[in-house]
Amino acid sequence: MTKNSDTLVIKVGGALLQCEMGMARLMDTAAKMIAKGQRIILVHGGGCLVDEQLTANGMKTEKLDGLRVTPAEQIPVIVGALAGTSNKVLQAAAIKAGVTSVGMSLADGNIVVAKVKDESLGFVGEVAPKDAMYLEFLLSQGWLPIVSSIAIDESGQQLNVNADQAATVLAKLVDAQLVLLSDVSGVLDGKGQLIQSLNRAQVEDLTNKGVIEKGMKVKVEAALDVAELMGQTVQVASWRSADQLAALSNGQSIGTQIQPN
Ligand SMILES: Nc1ncnc2c1ncn2[C@@H]1O[C@H](COP(=O)(O)OP(=O)(O)O)[C@@H](O)[C@H]1O
Ligand SMILES: CC(=O)N[C@@H](CCC(=O)OP(=O)(O)O)C(=O)O
Repeated sequence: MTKNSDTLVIKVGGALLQCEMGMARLMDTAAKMIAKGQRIILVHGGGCLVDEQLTANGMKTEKLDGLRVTPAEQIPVIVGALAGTSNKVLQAAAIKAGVTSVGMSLADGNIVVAKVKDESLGFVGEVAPKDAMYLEFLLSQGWLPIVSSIAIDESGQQLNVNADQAATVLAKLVDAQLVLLSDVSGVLDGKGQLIQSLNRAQVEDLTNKGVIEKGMKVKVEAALDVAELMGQTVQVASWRSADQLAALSNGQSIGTQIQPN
């Protein structure tokens, strides 16, 4: 069941930011959809850029179950890479495609409430929907909000949020359809073949077998959370294929369908 919503949250993984052609295609697709009246929120990661910047600053990268352990001294580098460089690289691609965008983070306009997720991960954030007014305003103007996954908690602490989880929260906030675009065609089976459709029981089986792991495990769990809570299919697909982006703009299902049951 694909949700018949006039709002679409598209999340793109960080590898897109290193592919000019991919960004240009995505923004052209977004421009066409917005011209037809589709409201779009773009949420982005930037994990590979963070890795590069940490290395350049002589810092180590450590991940636990797909989430980056975020010690205090890494926060300025991570915030700079995600809310700074990644966000502006995407805005530049939007402007080039003639799309009016607003570059922002989870800390803007009271959209979410944030807290530390788990002390053992350091300054990793967990967010929940708060107030949709700011995003609704941007969407009502026909603008494209481009949102990085940096949040700030009530004590003023900057937090690093996984971008798939950020996207799920914004989809819940504005009651939107959710599409998670990565550098793979969808969820792949043990032989590297695309899986058309998955529900929770199938995901658990593949996770236990080690077929779904790391970033994909976080992504699929985030997708299941929205699918089950909102009773809608969430798509996990690729930004690499122009076909998929064209299908997306025609409202077709692409990649792997994560099912509510
Ligand atoms: N079963 C699977 N199918 C596809 N990708 C998988 C699978 N298990 C693990 N992965 C890994 O997950 C990655 C996608 O997650 P992630 O790196 O977090 O992407 P993004 O940055 O696009 O959010 C793939 O590039 C792949 O290396
Ligand atoms: C807590 C956590 O893991 N944060 C992520 C945020 C960026 C992200 O999610 O980027 P991708 O979508 O490109 O993977 C990180 O630091 O890499």
